Amino acid sequence: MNTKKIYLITNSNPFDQQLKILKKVLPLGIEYLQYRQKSLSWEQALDEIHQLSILCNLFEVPLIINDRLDVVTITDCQGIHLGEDDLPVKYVRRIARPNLIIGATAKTPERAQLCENAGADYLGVGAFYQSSTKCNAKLISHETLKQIRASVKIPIFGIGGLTPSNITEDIYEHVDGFAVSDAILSNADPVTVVKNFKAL
Ligand SMILES: Cc1ncc(COP(=O)(O)OP(=O)(O)O)c(N)n1
Ligand SMILES: Cc1ncsc1CCOP(=O)(O)O
Ligand SMILES: [Mg+2]
Repeated sequence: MNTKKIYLITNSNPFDQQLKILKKVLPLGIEYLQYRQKSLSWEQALDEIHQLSILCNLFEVPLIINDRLDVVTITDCQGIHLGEDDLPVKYVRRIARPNLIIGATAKTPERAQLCENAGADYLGVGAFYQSSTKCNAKLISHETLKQIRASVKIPIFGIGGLTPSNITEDIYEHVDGFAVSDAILSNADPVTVVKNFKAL
């Protein structure tokens, strides 16, 4: 039986289009929803987060904000995702409200261990394939994934251009779930895609 989790990440498609999809797929069992938005005004972003938090609360899906601790502090969300260029996990854990979910990007075993020791709840590891959502994402090898898996206990979400048909045995074996944006949010039949991920 497949026990892999699905971590959905918003993209730059029209927000209303994404909302329609989210209403269909969040009830299917999504582990986390991440709001990832690099270019909107504060006003628009806060409005979108407000809409997402209502939906996430309804389906009991934790809402994670990418990058921005300031946004986390003023919105109704459950977590933050921090990359290598973002605030260090150690400091965010120290000042964050209790139980805030903290995720971190790791592309090396050293960084994976550092983040785990600093109190990260999960890791995002990739990219495995070219991604249209993050065009400049650096690819990592299966060997690096194996080393990261061996170096930490916290859950690992594989990321980067993942679809139900390109998950290799190596990826499948070494991750706890799949972090996905385009394959679900840009597909005409997102419900089938989620079901296909779950059927792997
Ligand atoms: C689940 C997950 N994993 C990795 C990332 C990438 O984060 P980061 O390296 O900070 O890059 P940006 O997403 O900020 O461009 C992620 N967002 N989520
Ligand atoms: C945020 C991020 N970091 C590495 S790849 C990526 C984007 C993931 O989206 P997609 O599933 O569309 O490749
Ligand atoms: Mg980031």
